[in-house]
Amino acid sequence: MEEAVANGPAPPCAVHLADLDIAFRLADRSVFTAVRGATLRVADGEFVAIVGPTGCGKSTLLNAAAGLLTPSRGTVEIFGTPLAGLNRMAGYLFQADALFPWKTAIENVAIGLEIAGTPRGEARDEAAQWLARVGLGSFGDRYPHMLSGGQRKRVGLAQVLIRHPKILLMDEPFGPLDAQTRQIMGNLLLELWSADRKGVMFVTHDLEEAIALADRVVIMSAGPAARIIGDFTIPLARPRDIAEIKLDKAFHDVHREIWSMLRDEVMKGYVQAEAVG
Ligand SMILES: Nc1ncnc2c1ncn2[C@@H]1O[C@H](COP(=O)(O)OP(=O)(O)OP(=O)(O)O)[C@@H](O)[C@H]1O
Repeated sequence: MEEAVANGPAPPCAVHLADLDIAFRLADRSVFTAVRGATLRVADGEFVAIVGPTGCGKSTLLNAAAGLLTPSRGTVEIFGTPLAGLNRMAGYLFQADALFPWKTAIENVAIGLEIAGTPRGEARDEAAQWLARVGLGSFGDRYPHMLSGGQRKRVGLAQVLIRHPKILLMDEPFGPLDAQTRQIMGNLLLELWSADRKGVMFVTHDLEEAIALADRVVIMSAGPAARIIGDFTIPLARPRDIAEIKLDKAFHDVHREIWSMLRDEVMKGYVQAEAVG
C-alpha cells in the first residue's frame, strides 16, 4: 500500500517494479531465471542507482522498466498504470551511442521532435538550444564521427532530454568514457536533472559513481535469480560536484557501508562467471 501523506495519498511512483521474476528461454529449451522477486520503487523526481556484480541482472531490470521485455511474474507500473508494451514516458541512454552517423549533431537532437510532428524549423531551434545547454553550441554541424566520445554522449543526452521524458532510464551511459570525462558528464547530468527533476533509474557497476549521483543506491545480489538485497539512502547534500563529493567524509562512510555488502556479491559474481566461462 502507498504511504499516506498529510494532504492525501502519496502520488504514484514513476516506476514501480513489484515482485518481478524475469526468465529467458535458452537455446537448449531450458529456462534461465535472471531476476527473482525484485521489488523497486522510484519516486517521481528521485535518482536511483542500481549496482551489482557483473551479469547479475541490472540491465534486465532496466529493460523491464523500459517495456523491452515482459517479466514472467510480477507487475511493472509507470505512474500507477500497468505497463503494456514500450514505456513511452521514458527516455533511454545506453552505453553504446545511439546517434545516426549520417546526421549532424543538430539533426540527431532534432529528430525526435520532428518524428513527433514538430515543424522542422522549430525542432532545429530547440535542438540548438539543447546543444548549447550540453556545451556543444558550436558543434551542431558536425557528424558523430567528428566528435569525441564525451561529445557524442552530450549529443545523446540532448537527444533524450529534448523530448522531456517523465522518466530517465540509463544503462552505464558513461561506461566507455575516460575517468575525467565521466566526472564532467556526471556533473552535467546532475545539473540538467536538478533543473527539471525526473525519476531516474541509473545502472552502473561503479559504486562511487552511484553514490555521487543518486538519492538511493540499490544493490543486487549475484545471479542467477538475482534479488535486490540492499537499498541505501545517500545522505549527501545537493548540489553536488562529483569530484569534490568523493573527498567528503560522509561519502566515505556510506561507501564503506555499501561496499561491505556489495563486496561478497562481486566475489560470487566472478566465481560464477568463471564457472560458466
Ligand atoms: N536474452 C537473453 N537470453 C538469455 N540470457 C540472458 C539474456 N539477456 C540477459 N541474459 C542473462 O541474464 C543475466 C543478467 O544479464 P544482464 O545483462 O541484465 O546483467 P548486468 O547486471 O546488466 O551485467 P553487466 O554488469 O555485465 O552489464 C546474465 O546471466 C545474462 O547472461
